Amino acid sequence: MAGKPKLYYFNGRGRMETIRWLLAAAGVEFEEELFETREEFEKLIKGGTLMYEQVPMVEIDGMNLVETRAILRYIAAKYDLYGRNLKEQAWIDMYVEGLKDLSDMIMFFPLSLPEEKEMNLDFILERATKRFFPVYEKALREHGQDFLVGNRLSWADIQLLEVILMVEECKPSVLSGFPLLQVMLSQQLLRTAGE
Ligand SMILES: N[C@@H](CCC(=O)N[C@@H](CS)C(=O)NCC(=O)O)C(=O)O
Repeated sequence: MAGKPKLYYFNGRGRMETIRWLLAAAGVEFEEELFETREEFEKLIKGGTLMYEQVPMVEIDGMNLVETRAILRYIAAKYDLYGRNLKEQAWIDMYVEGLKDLSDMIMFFPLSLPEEKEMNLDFILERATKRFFPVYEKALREHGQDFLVGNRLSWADIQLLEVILMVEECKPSVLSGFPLLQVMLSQQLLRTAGE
């Protein structure tokens, strides 16, 4: 039996967090090597396994996978979270890439200048509630199903769950105008807790 995937990253959420979520949703146990110092990271670079001298890197199936989106796509496809056909994959891609736009804003928010913090936070919340969340609320309403694509759990649902929780950390009541997203969130959290 193949060993557990091994994740290499700095000790933080950053770009690795979505990978952790996807593996967890797929029910895959993994190990992590978390760098506390730049020296630990540079040791990995010197070892020659990091294609672009950047992390995340995931050791899986005899490969040293780098580039967050490539890693996610591999895991989603391997664990049957990437649709049943090309069209479903295209929908999943559209949802996850939109969610990435939103999560990137949140990821880089802590780097805001102090005088720009409030304005940047307002911008994130405005984009979340006016541009992105309405898309997912509408998809759930039109499908009449619990999942964004193909009436079963996919990478898109997992990414949506993660990003909703990220936005709720900025403003806990952010889902107040999105009843179906609220239901989806509680169902997914119950599902996760039950595993
Ligand atoms: N396109 C890459 C970007 C990876 C990246 O920027 N990684 C940062 C950490 S989040 C890194 O390794 N920085 C160290 C460096 O460039 O020296 C991906 O999505 O994985």
